[in-house]
Amino acid sequence: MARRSFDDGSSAVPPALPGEVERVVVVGAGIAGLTVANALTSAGVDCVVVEARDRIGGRLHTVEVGGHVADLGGAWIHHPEDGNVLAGWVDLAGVPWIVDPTGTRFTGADLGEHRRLSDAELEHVGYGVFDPLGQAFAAELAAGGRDRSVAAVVDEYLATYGPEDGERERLRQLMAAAVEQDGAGPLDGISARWALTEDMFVGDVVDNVPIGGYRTVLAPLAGASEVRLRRPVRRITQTATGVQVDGDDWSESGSHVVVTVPLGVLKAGAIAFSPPLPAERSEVIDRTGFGTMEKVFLAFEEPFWRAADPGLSHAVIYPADRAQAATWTWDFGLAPVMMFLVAHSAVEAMRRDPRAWAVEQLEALYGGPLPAGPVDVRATDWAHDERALGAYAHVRPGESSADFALLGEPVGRIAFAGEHTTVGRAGYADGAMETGLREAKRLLRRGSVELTAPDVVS
Ligand SMILES: Cc1cc2nc3c(=O)[nH]c(=O)nc-3n(C[C@H](O)[C@H](O)[C@H](O)COP(=O)(O)OP(=O)(O)OC[C@H]3O[C@@H](n4cnc5c(N)ncnc54)[C@H](O)[C@@H]3O)c2cc1C
Repeated sequence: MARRSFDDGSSAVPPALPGEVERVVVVGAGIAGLTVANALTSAGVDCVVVEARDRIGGRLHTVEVGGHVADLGGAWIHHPEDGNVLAGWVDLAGVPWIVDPTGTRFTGADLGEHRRLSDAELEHVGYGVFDPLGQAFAAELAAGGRDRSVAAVVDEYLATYGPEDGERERLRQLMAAAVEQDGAGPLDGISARWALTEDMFVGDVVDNVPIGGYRTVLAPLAGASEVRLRRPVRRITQTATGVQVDGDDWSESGSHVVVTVPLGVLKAGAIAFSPPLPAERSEVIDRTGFGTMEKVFLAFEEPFWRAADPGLSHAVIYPADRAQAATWTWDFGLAPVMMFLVAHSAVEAMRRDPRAWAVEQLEALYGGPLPAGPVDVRATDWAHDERALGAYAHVRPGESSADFALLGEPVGRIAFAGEHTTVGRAGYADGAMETGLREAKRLLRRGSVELTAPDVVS
């Protein structure tokens, strides 16, 4: 066993919950719930995890497509530097990983013009495109400007000093792709203050990828914890002395409960709280954004595109319908699998026929019919997955990222964790893990907690 101390980015002890901590019920076996359970179990506190699905991991879900590893949810460990707790865990657990090898080289194709794009036409590709926009908008806010949607800010920017027509439309599609993918929502439904000045387009983007997929990260995290699968929680009842967590034909009681279900599940009211959550909490749940982002995977016998042009491993593809965001493709070089990231506004078109949709894009990049068809195809549908009902959280125009902190505030003996309960790293797997550490600290009344990893089997 390997053990190490972790905190959530702060050594402060969060305010304690009422009552002695005797037995904790954790609702949800995603990375947030498994982190709480690992820390409590490591500290010798009685704890059980109840999970609705027949597997652990939640929105981190590794499957096989064509016999190769594919992560249907999170795939990257984003920003692994600077004390990222997930990178620390991967290190402790001995999980093999690589730096995303796609680097800065891109190719691109325009489906409207049926052609590959030149390097000059692709020169706007990259997060650097947001720098002037973010700076201008920050200055506008500082001067008393109000928050708007990213769409409003981007359209104003492009109208005043965007490039020529065709290029302008592509630049908008590219910006939509970046914001919609990172925020999981529509361009006109995401706060510009949050997206452009606070969230993802700040700092360099460096990403790691676990070689065997996220399951190699989560299996050791579940470790020695007691996890009960196929236990959808319907009701959480809080009394003066404890909590009761009920499913249809089972029940767990404890001194405290940690709720880690996705915001989409809370919005849908899938869990009844007794007494009901305070009205202010229900309002925050309602107003916080939670939209979609999907993926399509094509698996082939051979990665023929690498020999044709290594740049094809990483591309940006512009749909003919300019209202749709661009698609990004990724090939980590680990398997003959091409991954397509489908932003909010492109999801509907993809859904009609994911295979034909993805093949058309790859053909446009390849410059003609593919030498062989895919041997397997997989498209996600997080939006309709009843245990997620979306991809991850964002801030809507005019709202505040402080709402994420409110969503993480306890209500009596009920604590809350999950990617939607952190201000700094909302939406990210490491952010979700940090919230699990925060709630473990709260329950254990410590400034840091220990996580335990089983011995690495080589
Ligand atoms: C397509 C996609 C791509 C992503 N890419 C990345 C990435 O590359 N890097 C990154 O850092 N993040 C990424 N993310 C985000 C990341 O996956 C999440 O932030 C993280 O997994 C959330 O963890 P969590 O524990 O908060 O929630 P979850 O993983 O959703 O865990 C919550 C658990 O609660 C369970 N549950 C739901 N309802 C009930 C109920 N009634 N009773 C009991 N259990 C219930 C769910 O089944 C689930 O297991 C991506 C997400 C998606 C969807």
